[in-house]
Amino acid sequence: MQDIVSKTDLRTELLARRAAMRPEERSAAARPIRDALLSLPEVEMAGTIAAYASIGDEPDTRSLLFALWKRGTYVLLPILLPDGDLDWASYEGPDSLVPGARGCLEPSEPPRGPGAIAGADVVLTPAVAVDRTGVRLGRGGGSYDRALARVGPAILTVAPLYDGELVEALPVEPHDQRVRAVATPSGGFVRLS
Ligand SMILES: Nc1nc2c(c(=O)[nH]1)N(C=O)[C@@H](CNc1ccc(C(=O)N[C@@H](CCC(=O)O)C(=O)O)cc1)CN2
Ligand SMILES: Nc1ncnc2c1ncn2[C@@H]1O[C@H](COP(=O)(O)OP(=O)(O)OP(=O)(O)O)[C@@H](O)[C@H]1O
Repeated sequence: MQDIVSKTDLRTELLARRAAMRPEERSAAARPIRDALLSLPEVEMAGTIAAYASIGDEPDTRSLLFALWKRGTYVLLPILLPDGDLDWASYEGPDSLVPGARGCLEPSEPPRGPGAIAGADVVLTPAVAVDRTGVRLGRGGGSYDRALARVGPAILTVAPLYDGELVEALPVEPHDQRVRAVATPSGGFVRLS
């Protein structure tokens, strides 16, 4: 319970920090994150990438999605299901996104089922923070804990973050699924152990 309480507090604090960033600072983060990811061999070689369309104060992923799509990568995006699990459907360009639950932008293509993430060669996950061992703090719905449990051990899982959101240590619970890397504006791509 101690950990759960402190996760909630941490999430609140980190989201407030994002909200307090200057808009220019937020928008300046998107390009270095995008470029670090686009030049990564795993991303260049990937046939399918599971990603997400950023919302609100999250580091912007829209130009990354567009670049991947233009390059011919098959991009899957999440659809939030009523029980908090994630379904997946293909991204077919910026005009193919529609408003979904909780302020999300979701793909309008036919859903392929929650198991579709297992076919991704690289998975990009939203996160509020990640620690040095890959423990990830998300929105608190457990959606990505469920989704990442379906991803094989050799698959690169990466969370785009702002500087300062790769932290020393986060509280960890048994259901928490780690990510294997992060991408930040100043640090670029950082693989975690
Ligand atoms: N961009 C993005 N897509 C995602 C997630 C995410 O964290 N970010 N999810 C991660 O699991 C899933 C959806 N789950 C979500 C759970 C809560 C909220 C949320 O707290 N929304 C705020 C408003 C959003 C904002 O403007 O910042 C809210 O409802 O108050 C959003 C998505 C799948 N898609
Ligand atoms: N496999 C699962 N099936 C059902 N519920 C789960 C599962 N994994 C985690 N949960 C539930 O999700 C809730 C939120 O967990 P947590 O705070 O770790 O979310 P998070 O990792 O921050 O969020 P997210 O994964 O959506 O980004 C917890 O109450 C947990 O019990």
